[in-house]
Amino acid sequence: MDLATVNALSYEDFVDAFGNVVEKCPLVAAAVWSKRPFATLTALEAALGEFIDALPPSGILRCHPDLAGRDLRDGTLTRESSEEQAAAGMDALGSEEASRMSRLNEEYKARFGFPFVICARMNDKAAVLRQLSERRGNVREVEVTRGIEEVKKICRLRLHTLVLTDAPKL
Ligand SMILES: NC(=O)N[C@H]1NC(=O)NC1=O
Repeated sequence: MDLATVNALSYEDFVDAFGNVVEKCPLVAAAVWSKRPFATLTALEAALGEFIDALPPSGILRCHPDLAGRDLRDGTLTRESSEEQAAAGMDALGSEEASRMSRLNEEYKARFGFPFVICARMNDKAAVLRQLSERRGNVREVEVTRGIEEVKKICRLRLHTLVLTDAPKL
């Protein structure tokens, strides 16, 4: 849809359309609806980013499913997450990769109290495993910040699949 259509959406339709731009946090879309009209897609993105920053970061991070975790195995991922995880090859790990992933994910969660979050569409499985291994050594404050940066990347890519960009047609 284009931006004019976005700006004309009712509250319910807006939350239906954008309720999962931040994984399982429809509150973000709900809060941002009252900020319309958005002059540009960048303005919508900025409003979402501002509200993300106003929420407790560990709460947002905890809404994310593990990469290659139980939800993937049980088929209970959201559509968006399922597509993203498949794009990074998380649905096609070899058995050694899968057990390494699972061990590192558990270690990360035990250390920080929230899951490891990374924008899967911008990484392949080797990069995901490398980042997970590296980032688990960070201090919590750094990981909270990194995780939220990744949430914003995921949000941006989800948004761009829903809304046509502002770029003028040549
Ligand atoms: N844990 C985690 O990073 N989850 C996610 N990343 C992503 O791109 N989609 C997700 O659901």
